[in-house]
Amino acid sequence: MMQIKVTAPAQIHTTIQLPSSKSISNRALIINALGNRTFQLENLSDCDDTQVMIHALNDGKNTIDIMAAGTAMRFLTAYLSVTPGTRIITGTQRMQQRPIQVLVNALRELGAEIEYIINDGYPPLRITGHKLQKDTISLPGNVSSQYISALLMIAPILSNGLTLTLTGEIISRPYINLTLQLMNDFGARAKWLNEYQLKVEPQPYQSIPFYVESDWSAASYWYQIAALSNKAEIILPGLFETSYQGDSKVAEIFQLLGIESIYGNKTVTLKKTDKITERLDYDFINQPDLAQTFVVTCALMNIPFRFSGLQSLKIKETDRMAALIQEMGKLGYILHETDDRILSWEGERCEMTADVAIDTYEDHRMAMAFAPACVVMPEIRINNPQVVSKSYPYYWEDLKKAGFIIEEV
Ligand SMILES: O=C(O)C1=C[C@@H](OP(=O)(O)O)[C@@H](O)[C@H](O)C1
Ligand SMILES: C=C(OP(=O)(O)O)C(=O)O
Repeated sequence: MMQIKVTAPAQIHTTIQLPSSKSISNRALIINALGNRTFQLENLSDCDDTQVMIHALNDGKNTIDIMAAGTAMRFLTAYLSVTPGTRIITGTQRMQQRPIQVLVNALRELGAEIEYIINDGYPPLRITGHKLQKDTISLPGNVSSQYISALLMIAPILSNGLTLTLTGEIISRPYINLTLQLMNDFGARAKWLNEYQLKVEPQPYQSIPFYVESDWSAASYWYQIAALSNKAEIILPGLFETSYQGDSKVAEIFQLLGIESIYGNKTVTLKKTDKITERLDYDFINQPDLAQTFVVTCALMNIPFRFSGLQSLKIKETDRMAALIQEMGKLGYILHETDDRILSWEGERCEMTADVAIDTYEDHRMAMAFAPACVVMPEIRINNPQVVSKSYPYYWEDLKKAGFIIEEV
């Protein structure tokens, strides 16, 4: 196992070129594959999750391994269901524990031919693609929005389009909106009919030049570094105030933690203010990927919190609720979990583990959210730091650029 020790500089003045959004990259790639494959996609992400998508779509292999990429697994399952040929789609051990039944059931109801190879409800899958006939479907919207995005993206090429009705509390809604936004940009006609129904017309995708913006979820770790530092000014090019990404909300929430976002010509500059909230209560139902960032930041800033809407964290790269409780415990913070969906901290402390090393559970966001802790500690050790490549391959290089010292131990 690899371990690194991370030490922070006294102050931070830096410009960081973030990775491109993997959510946008992976949508643009699927849409391109469903169109005539002539779109010019610029600035695609170089992260693992996008690389596996590019290989899946271009290599023509019968067995596709998407490793740990949830979006690739879900989007390709729908894509392969409408693409001639029989293929197996698989992923890491963890991917084989991340549920896909809601999507498979919906696709089967539309007429798709999909078999479970090992366990019912989970990858790997054997998929034989052909034309789908039905044009209306109802499915739960409270497990993963990626199932809904997957169905929406294939809908323009179905002969009668598709009307989707979502049941239960809809989670990660901004990601559904991101899908609609991209589909419409590429010439499709897709929209909400009301709070819980979506309609897509049978109208093919059109070719447009497309530039992928920087990743707002990745930006969250730089907001975190700025918030924990005594002195910091961080410039992030490639981010816009009006973004397609729901995680751009991070700017607003960090305002409560003393970080102001100043938007300039295709950049945002993070500056420190002294306006800091005494506690933070927030519902992360629409921004699940930001939860780890705020748990670590608030605790280390001594700001009690109650974060709700975290029910999807249990089925992500790891059970993120359990991982957060465990690793924050090592740092001396006692978190409480309620009803599988709330994490709270009211200031309760315990003794810090000697020689603490943070485990990352094959979860990029565990590594990226805990590393900034070294800003307020003498140092922090991170196990298996290479996990960051899932969404942000140059994370450690970027920290070095900002003056952090990273040593292999
Ligand atoms: O559609 C997407 O690009 C994503 C949707 C979210 O997943 P869920 O809908 O499963 O919450 C998010 O956590 C993931 O990182 C990316
Ligand atoms: C949950 C994530 O990704 P995915 O579900 O696409 O694997 C993530 O990047 O935090």
